[in-house]
Amino acid sequence: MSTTPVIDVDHLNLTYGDFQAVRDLSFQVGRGELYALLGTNGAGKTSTLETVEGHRPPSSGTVRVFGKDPRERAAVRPRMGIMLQESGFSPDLTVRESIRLIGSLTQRNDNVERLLGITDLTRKATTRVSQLSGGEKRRLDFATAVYGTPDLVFLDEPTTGLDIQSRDALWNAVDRLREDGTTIVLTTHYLEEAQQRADRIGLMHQGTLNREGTVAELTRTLPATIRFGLPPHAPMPPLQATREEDGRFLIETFGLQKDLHTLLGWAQDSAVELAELEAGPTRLDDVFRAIGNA
Ligand SMILES: Nc1ncnc2c1ncn2[C@@H]1O[C@H](COP(=O)(O)OP(=O)(O)OP(=O)(O)O)[C@@H](O)[C@H]1O
Repeated sequence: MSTTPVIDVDHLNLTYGDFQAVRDLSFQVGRGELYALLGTNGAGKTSTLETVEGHRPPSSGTVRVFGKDPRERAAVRPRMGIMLQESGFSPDLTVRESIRLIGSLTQRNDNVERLLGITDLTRKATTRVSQLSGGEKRRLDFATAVYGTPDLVFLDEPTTGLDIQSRDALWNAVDRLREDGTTIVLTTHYLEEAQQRADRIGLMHQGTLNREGTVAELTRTLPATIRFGLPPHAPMPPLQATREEDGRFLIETFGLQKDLHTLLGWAQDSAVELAELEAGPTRLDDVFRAIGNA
């Protein structure tokens, strides 16, 4: 396997007039990875991806895709599929015509009926784009992005507006692409999806990569939580509480299993019933909140 990253962003800076939207950003995405670029609103994700997709020149720094400048369209674009937030379909074309037309521009080969099938648009094949629902348009967007199984696919908020069946179908199709070795770059505000799907996550905030790593690496930086309530006049539990209010306790810990064991053993021995006990590892949401509040 080649060791050249599919995407290599090195000390990228992007400015709009006096405003620096992206500052000194570096990250790499390897072949076959699903990399989620997440961030707070206005963090610079779209600006960064527009540069990686070859639509915007860096103000300084370098961006390489398949080892090339992405503005070399002829070399890079045929290997890429892009699902944008705003689709640019012609409203008068039918679904089938749209896939065929956009597909023909990719210089890749595919079967239009296959794409209609995986996106559950077969019954809408002769419907004009102007008559599609929001979710159906998103699925059409996806069909055109994955036409011909590109080596690299950008999915920008791919599941916004999709019902649960359509979401599952989309992720199944993404899994098939990954089996073929396709590299995926995902942006989404659905953190749960990123947590489930991404091999690695880059968290952007105010133009820089605030944190990067696997979900386990990112969540390891924050404590897990145990929450419970105690009845009036119960003895105090044997753990240091981070917060206690009206008999409700919050314990933050980097040793979840050990502390939970201690707490449950104490409750059993003291015949104390823990009310509404909840214990869980740190979620990506917590990491996200921490960067927003920092
Ligand atoms: N054409 C432009 N001219 C001036 N400022 C811009 C322009 N495009 C984006 N910006 C600013 O650059 C910053 C980064 O914007 P960008 O769209 O890249 O963020 P984002 O991370 O994609 O945000 P969101 O999650 O809200 O979509 C924002 O502060 C935005 O207002």
